[in-house]
Amino acid sequence: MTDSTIAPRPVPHRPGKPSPSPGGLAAAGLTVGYRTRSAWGRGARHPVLADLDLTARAGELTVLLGPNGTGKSTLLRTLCGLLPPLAGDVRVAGRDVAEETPAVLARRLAVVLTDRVDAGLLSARELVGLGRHPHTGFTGRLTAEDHRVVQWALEAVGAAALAHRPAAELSDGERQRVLTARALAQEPDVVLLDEPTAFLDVPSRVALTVLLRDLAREQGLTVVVSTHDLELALRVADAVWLVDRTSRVHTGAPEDLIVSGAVAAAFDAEHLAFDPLSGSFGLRRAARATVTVESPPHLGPLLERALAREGLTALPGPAGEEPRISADEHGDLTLRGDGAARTTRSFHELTRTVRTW
Ligand SMILES: Nc1ncnc2c1ncn2[C@@H]1O[C@H](COP(=O)(O)OP(=O)(O)OP(=O)(O)O)[C@@H](O)[C@H]1O
Repeated sequence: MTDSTIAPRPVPHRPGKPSPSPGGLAAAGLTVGYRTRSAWGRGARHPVLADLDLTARAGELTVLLGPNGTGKSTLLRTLCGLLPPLAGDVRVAGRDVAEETPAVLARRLAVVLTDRVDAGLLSARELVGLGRHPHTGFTGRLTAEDHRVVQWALEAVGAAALAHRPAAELSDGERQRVLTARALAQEPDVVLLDEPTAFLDVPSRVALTVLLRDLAREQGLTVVVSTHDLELALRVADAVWLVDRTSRVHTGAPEDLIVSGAVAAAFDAEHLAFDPLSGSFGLRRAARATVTVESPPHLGPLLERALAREGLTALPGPAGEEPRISADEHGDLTLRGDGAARTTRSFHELTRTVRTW
């Protein structure tokens, strides 16, 4: 993926609501985790992440990254008030989340979790309309203005065509989009989303992540998203909270965490290595030999990748040096070595030949 593929696109104009109050979301001295039930009292504390001081700024997309089981969902649930903190507090625009009534909190903060939603017989539009409840009167009836906001939210996430579909029949990715629209329809100052791109195809992942960043920038929203889409997050996010395997949380711009080595330390594994220069992950595999390559520029990286899979390091080298693989403009790939030559017509044929050469 290159940065040219993730340039901003215009967010549909949002009717009505003035810019949200500034201030973002801040956690101070926050310890998140669980309590075991006890017949005698509140039970023992089981901290997952301790003593966190975190800020997500208004107008920025903050991405929460970390390996499985490091506490991302636990942190998000605590930030939105669903799970009580074991210590410390969470503030939205300077006000303690724990002290807000649910009705007031729902106007400030929207959340999309990974839990399955029982949509009953609602259409996608009606499901998004539920996001307007903090703004409707006690009858819950939607005004023309509410309908406009619902339509805006559906369009913003590219789900307008799904509006009349029964929500229960949507695919995982379609439902994820509609639930994101419901959160936007709430017109909050802060939006927290737990793995919103988990079920989406690649173009939709990019589109939703860029949309969230653009909404943050253009509408002054505070957006915090957890994801396993590392490379995309590192390209698009304004700020990163990175939970490492020792439960330390590193914060900064993606480049700050790449330079400090925190990204590599958190995710490098037996078969995976982070390349700070390209900002992407590659397979780690011990090279068993080197091979000289000669190719047009557009085929060079692909040739290198295909050979790396076979345990070969591709190096440019002087003419005549063997073993050698030459790619030509037509995509023919010729192997030379041990006095023999063989031309293959696809990467698949090349890699199969290399394996038995
Ligand atoms: N209800 C619960 N009660 C007790 N412990 C829990 C509960 N839910 C999660 N945990 C534990 O808290 C830790 C963090 O889990 P959490 O789901 O927050 O991680 P995560 O980073 O979101 O993981 P993943 O990337 O796999 O979604 C894990 O050890 C998990 O087993």
